[in-house]
Amino acid sequence: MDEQGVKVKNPWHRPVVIFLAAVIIVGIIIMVAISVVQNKPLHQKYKYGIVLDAGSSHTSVFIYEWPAEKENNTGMVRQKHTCNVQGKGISSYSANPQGAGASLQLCMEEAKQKIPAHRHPETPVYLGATAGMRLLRMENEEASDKVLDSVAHSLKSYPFSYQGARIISGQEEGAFGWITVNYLSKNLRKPTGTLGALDLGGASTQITFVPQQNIESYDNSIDFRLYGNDYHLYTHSFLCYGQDQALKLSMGKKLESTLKADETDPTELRDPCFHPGYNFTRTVPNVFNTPCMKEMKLANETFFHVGLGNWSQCQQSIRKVFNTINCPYSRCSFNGVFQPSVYGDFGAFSAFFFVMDFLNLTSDNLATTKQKLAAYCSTPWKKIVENHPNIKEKYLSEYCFSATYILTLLEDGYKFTSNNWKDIRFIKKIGDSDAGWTLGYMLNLTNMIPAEAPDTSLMPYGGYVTFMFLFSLLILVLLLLVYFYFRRSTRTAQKDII
Ligand SMILES: O=P(O)(O)OP(=O)(O)OP(=O)(O)OC[C@H]1O[C@@H](n2cnc3c(O)ncnc32)[C@H](O)[C@@H]1O
Ligand SMILES: [Ca+2]
Repeated sequence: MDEQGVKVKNPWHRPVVIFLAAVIIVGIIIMVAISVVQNKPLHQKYKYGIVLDAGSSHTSVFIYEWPAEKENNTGMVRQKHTCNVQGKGISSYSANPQGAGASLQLCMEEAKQKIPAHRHPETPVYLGATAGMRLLRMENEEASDKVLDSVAHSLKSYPFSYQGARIISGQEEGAFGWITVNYLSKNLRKPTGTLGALDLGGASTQITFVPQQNIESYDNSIDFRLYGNDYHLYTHSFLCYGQDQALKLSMGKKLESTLKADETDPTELRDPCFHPGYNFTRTVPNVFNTPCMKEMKLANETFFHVGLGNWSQCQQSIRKVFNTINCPYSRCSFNGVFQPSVYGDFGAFSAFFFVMDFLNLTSDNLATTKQKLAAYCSTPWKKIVENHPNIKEKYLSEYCFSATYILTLLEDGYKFTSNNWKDIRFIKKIGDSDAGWTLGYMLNLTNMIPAEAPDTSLMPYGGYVTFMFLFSLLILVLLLLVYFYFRRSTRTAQKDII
């Protein structure tokens, strides 16, 4: 047959092949475009921030890190490192302010090591001081200014971007604690409820939550707009009701009542909140060296602090530090402070966690918690020390008092009941990060929580993977189809030739 007479059809010229080829090319372009948008940038760059929590009992340095491109997304900031400053809190340096700044050196040197050097100049560093410094300012403003100057001077000597050292207010402390726990729990962009925050420090305690009732006092109300949602928060900080100050208040009241009963100076303070067999010599000024109480002058400078180990008597004595008589609102917690009914789940951190975790009381109901605590408080001091040789004696001796104080504060003070006791979660960390006010403080000061919801990536990661997989499968099928079609056409053409 004459070859010229046969028209060999080029299969690439068939409309169906052209169509399939076009689909494949468009598909590849879409896949490349999506992976570029989804994975931008390919190399994660991290940014850092440092917050110093200058608490009444001690100072901690927190280093946070977050991917530079995703700083406005909830839950992206995580705690990279913490360092506990040696010694007591900065308010204890009132007689030696230089010591306050010097105390930060080791932890700040550590921060220099932990953060890549090229990021140092852009890394903000903030210091927030809480109740210990609020009390010092009340007692001696000049001394508190000197301590703040000293820590500011010290922080400025590091290569970071110094952003200030100040005493934060109780409202800020409560509100930023709430932001931290809800940011870390990724509650802020979801329609689900939020987590209330309970913080028990050494010198103050905070309660913050979204209430169902109206907030009757202006001072206790805070409004936020975060990621496009409005939050109307109740918050209160009780100065002098952290566990160290509450112990002083309670001992001061007992010394007063012993004095009244005996009409002679007490040489012995019989305390139901300490274990039987506990006997410690204390000085009177050591109890009254706080602006939280009126000073009581006693002829004796020292007294014996003797333990009785009686939980119910201990609770009776602690109730005396809460004034529940006067309430100028429809309802109060204590000391005439307005509080709506507690509502929703709560995260209870700092000393709430340290104490309840040590005593294994984080997951019992209220009745069992009381029973276990009563048994613990009546355990002889000698046995307690034998059982826990590695725990600091100061902490060990005070767990019975502290846990009884926690129960009384939560039940009589904040009005939790046996029904909603299970809504309190005693927590230290959420993920890698500590619960506390510092993260919320930094997020706020760096504007990392926008008022309106930021743009998100094109689709969630799971959706992206599924999409790419199915699309690749489709393209493979189309390629096979083209291949077989091409082969069949060629064979037909060859047969035609033969
Ligand atoms: O918030 P403020 O009131 O300024 O105080 P703070 O920030 O220094 O308070 P913390 O939460 O660090 O600690 C609260 C209390 O818990 C105590 N504490 C810390 N670690 C503890 C542990 O392991 N066991 C028992 N108590 C602990 C500490 O001495 C304080 O009295
Ligand atoms: Ca604190």
